[in-house]
Amino acid sequence: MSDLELPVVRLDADLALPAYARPGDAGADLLTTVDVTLAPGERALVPTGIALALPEGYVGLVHPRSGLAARHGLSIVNSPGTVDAGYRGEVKVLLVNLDPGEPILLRRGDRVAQLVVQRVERVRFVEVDRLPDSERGQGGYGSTGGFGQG
Ligand SMILES: O=c1ccn([C@H]2C[C@H](O)[C@@H](COP(=O)(O)OP(=O)(O)OP(=O)(O)O)O2)c(=O)[nH]1
Ligand SMILES: [Mg+2]
Repeated sequence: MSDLELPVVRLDADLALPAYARPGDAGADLLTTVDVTLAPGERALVPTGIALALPEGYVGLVHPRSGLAARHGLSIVNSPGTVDAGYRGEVKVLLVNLDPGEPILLRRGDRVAQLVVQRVERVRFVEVDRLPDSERGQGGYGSTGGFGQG
């Protein structure tokens, strides 16, 4: 299967394009163009230096990187961030430091997040009086059980 070509403008000529670290990766790493220090609990909207033209019918999802999350508590407030196909502005990442005690220091060029490009369906919302029955019905939010119940 050949990769879909995705037009990208580099807003910061000195930094690399997003790239997949390994064959088969779903996420292409996104870089921060700025140095950032995040105190515990602090968030920052960080520029990545790229703008995209995703084809209609696709979405870009901005996901955290698990290594940085596990080691430092770096996450994304609105995870996963949604980059709409029609968006032509700079892709940004709303980073947050979830570590209770340690600041996180990010340097320009660090890979701070990853972009997953997916096909997405649009729907027509059709109002009805009654929904079709289902086995789950209105059960949710733990209706099937939680911890310690096997
Ligand atoms: O992590 C993100 C999330 C969003 N965006 C950009 C692309 C997206 O198309 C646009 C709007 O995002 P969203 O729809 O999540 O935000 P909103 O608060 O609903 O803003 P709007 O009213 O502009 O849709 O902001 C990013 O660059 N990174
Ligand atoms: Mg929106």
